[in-house]
Amino acid sequence: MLSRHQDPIAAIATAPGRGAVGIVRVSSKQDLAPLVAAICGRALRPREASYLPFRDARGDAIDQGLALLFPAPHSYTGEHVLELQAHGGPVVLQLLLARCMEAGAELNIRLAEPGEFTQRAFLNGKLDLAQAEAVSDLIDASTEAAARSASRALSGALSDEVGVLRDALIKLRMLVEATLDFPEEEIDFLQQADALGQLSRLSARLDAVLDRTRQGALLREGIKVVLAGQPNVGKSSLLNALAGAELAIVTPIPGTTRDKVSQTIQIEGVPLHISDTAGLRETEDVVEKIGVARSWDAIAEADVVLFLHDLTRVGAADYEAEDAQIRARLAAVDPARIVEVFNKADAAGAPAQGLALSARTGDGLAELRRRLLEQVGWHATPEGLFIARERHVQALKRTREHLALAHGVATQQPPALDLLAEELRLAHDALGEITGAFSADELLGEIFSRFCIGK
Ligand SMILES: Nc1nc2c(c(=O)[nH]1)N(C=O)[C@@H](CNc1ccc(C(=O)N[C@@H](CCC(=O)O)C(=O)O)cc1)CN2
Ligand SMILES: Nc1nc2c(ncn2[C@@H]2O[C@H](COP(=O)(O)OP(=O)(O)OP(=O)(O)O)[C@@H](O)[C@H]2O)c(=O)[nH]1
Ligand SMILES: [Mg+2]
Repeated sequence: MLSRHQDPIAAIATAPGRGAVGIVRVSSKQDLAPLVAAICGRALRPREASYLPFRDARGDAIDQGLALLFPAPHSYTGEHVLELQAHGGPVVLQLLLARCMEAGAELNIRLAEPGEFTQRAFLNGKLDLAQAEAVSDLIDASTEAAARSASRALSGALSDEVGVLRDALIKLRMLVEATLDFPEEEIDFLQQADALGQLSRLSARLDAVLDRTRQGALLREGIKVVLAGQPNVGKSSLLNALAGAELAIVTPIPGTTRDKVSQTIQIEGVPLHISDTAGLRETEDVVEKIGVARSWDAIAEADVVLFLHDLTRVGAADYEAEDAQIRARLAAVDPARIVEVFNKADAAGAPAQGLALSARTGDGLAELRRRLLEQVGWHATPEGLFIARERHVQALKRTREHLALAHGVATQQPPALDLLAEELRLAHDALGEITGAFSADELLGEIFSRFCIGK
């Protein structure tokens, strides 16, 4: 398995299809000079673009392009890297790739797996794991705010924050380990260095990083919002109003929507995955029944459920009875995830409580957007934010749990130093998962396999 990471690899680095320019690249621990000589007909000056024909085995030009050689370790992967920048036709690039494999037959070049160039950069210490993930997040970014914060994470913003925490933790661990080695002085040692104070400050700092990381994860993953409520309350109209497009069919007939209609919009750069669902009611209609069942599935998975009401019918006995039934079933959903919204404010008075709006006129939509962000705890301005993943949030939470346990141990008299040392070690391990200092092989495989080929 390890030896796979020693193989020279090659891939088309640019997106499939036609393009002005396309790049084939090779990364290898072994010298690429013979390969360069065969394809380019001469040696290349390091890190300098040379315009020349790329030749096949018979000496015929496949294309004229720019060749770039990055001798190890000064390359993206930290290995020797050769780039052939050709015209961006799929056939040209396939020919060039095949030519690289052929000319490098001695080296045993193989095709790179998705993410493998970036994985090499990680393995060779060019990027840590959080930065490598940011490469993929940058490529996948769907909003400008997400792209900018991915770029910040790629520059090491998250890694730096984690590094500060790690250094403080190491200092504390050294203190405790030293105390363990000199048991007769134990209490003094910890007290003199204010171990408890250090631990508290570390926890406070961790909480701040955790908060920023949560914001970063929101920016990357977005929020699942489901529009739910009785038929005809205006769910589809609200989806259309939020999306600014006629996506879902709107009619005065209750039971219009059956299939779930989803759309991703953004608010302040945060992606919102909004789903409009079938109106919730008891029905004999076979198709609508399936739609309603799917509505409940969507509700169960949502980060936020917008429970929509029709202000023109609020107070009517039959309408309230239906809402009561829905409410009873929504009791299974965490109340913190439910936002009650009163629609058709243009046609009726304001409700006693809750958020009033009109999908028809757009009144109240700005307030709804604000509430949605507030609901999921978004309070950041995207400036200064770094992109992050749920994986990072979980690792920080585990770090925090071990710090809390350590704090509990440290306040006992006398403190059980070996337990304290162990909790600090576990906290350190959990923190290390973020930058990949302590990451299991499976996790690494999982992370890099989600890249595109050639990255
Ligand atoms: N043509 C091309 N464009 C590209 C890339 C590439 O590989 N090729 N990249 C990648 O996919 C990104 C840039 N990333 C890179 C990162 C490091 C190095 C590099 O040569 N690093 C050396 C030298 C650094 C220096 O001169 O300061 C090093 O780290 O030692 C090159 C590209 C985006 N644009
Ligand atoms: N006056 C007024 N009418 C609205 C408003 N929003 C929706 N309507 C009307 O209410 C009716 C139902 O709207 P829809 O958006 O189809 O309602 P729905 O909740 O998706 O209904 P189902 O798909 O049947 O569950 C339509 O005639 C809309 O024009 C509003 O804000 N004000
Ligand atoms: Mg509808």
